[in-house]
Amino acid sequence: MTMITLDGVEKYYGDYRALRGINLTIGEGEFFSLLGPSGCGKTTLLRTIAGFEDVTTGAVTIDGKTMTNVPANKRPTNMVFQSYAIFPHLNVAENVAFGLRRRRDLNKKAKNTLVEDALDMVGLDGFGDRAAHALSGGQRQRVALARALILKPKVLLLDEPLSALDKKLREQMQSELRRLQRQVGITFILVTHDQEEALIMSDRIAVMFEGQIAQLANPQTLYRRPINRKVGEFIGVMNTLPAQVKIAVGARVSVDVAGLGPVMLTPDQCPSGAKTGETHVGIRPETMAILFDGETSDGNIANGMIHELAYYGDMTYYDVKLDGIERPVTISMKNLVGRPVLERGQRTRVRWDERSLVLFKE
Ligand SMILES: Nc1ncnc2c1ncn2[C@@H]1O[C@H](COP(=O)(O)OP(=O)(O)OP(=O)(O)O)[C@@H](O)[C@H]1O
Repeated sequence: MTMITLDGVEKYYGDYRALRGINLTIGEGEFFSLLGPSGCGKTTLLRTIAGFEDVTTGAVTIDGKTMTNVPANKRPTNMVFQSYAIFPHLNVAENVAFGLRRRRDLNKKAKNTLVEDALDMVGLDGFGDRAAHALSGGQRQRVALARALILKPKVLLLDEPLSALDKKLREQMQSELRRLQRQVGITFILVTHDQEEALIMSDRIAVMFEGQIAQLANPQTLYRRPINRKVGEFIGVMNTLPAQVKIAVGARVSVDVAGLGPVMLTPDQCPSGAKTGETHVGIRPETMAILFDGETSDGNIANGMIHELAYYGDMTYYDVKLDGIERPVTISMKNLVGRPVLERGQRTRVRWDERSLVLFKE
């Protein structure tokens, strides 16, 4: 079931075209993320769904109803902001009850029950009497969530809700938000510039650049089969190698990859198609491996030299200069028991798998 449709949405601020022909459908109960660098238009897109911005042309439909001329407070959406926007002079329960201020049909007892249920849902049961200013950042964001959810919106809009939290707390809140979304079963739309956060939490992700959606896909497709170099390099670490497409006839795509050699690619490894000529392929750091002393492999092997390394405790990231190419590739290795950490300048063998390559258009 479709919950939201955006049809040819354009947004101008004066002469500046912030949204450029956005077409999009988001399903009922979907956890959907808008991901992109600063200034790409993701907040603007969220605000047009919320009704805080008018679209210049195009249409927004929510739950089957067109939203043209429907003000924000009449839409079946609610928004949680980056800044917690809770009232420091009210206690937790009063803050959450604020979400019910327009519900004149409810008596005090009914409201109290709803507040208790909402606090329970976000893991703050028993916190009702606590002064809001005496809460941690994570707890404040839970209060903001409870206040937004108490109205039972059809869609919850989240504008970088976790970006003010420190790393550990952010990771904890990411899994809690996901759990909460499954529990309430409504559509969540998250704006984030943090690609890892989007991958962890979302059913689908729209990657935006310059007011347009570059790719819309589930996390695995986005990571493994990015549509172009820009998307590939924005999501995680992507090595790009110069390549030459020799043959591109139907499902037969034969490519010569610098530093690796000739490969045959399948159509799903060419998400934007294939034509003969100069181009690039992408390969992720974890799909290659350093072969340590004595290790053998019946797969593909390339030779190279350790150019640089970064030791992370659990992992080591090696920059390896493969013979025949100038730019090093990054290879990530788990620091397993008994496995040495190599040094700069050491010669090494690298195992790689052609199934992990993705062909770019340029
Ligand atoms: N009210 C406004 N008036 C004029 N220009 C605006 C306005 N709001 C946003 N913009 C511009 O529109 C573009 C998109 O802004 P938007 O806030 O949607 O980006 P964003 O992807 O959410 O970025 P960030 O992650 O930094 O919040 C930016 O270039 C911004 O400067």
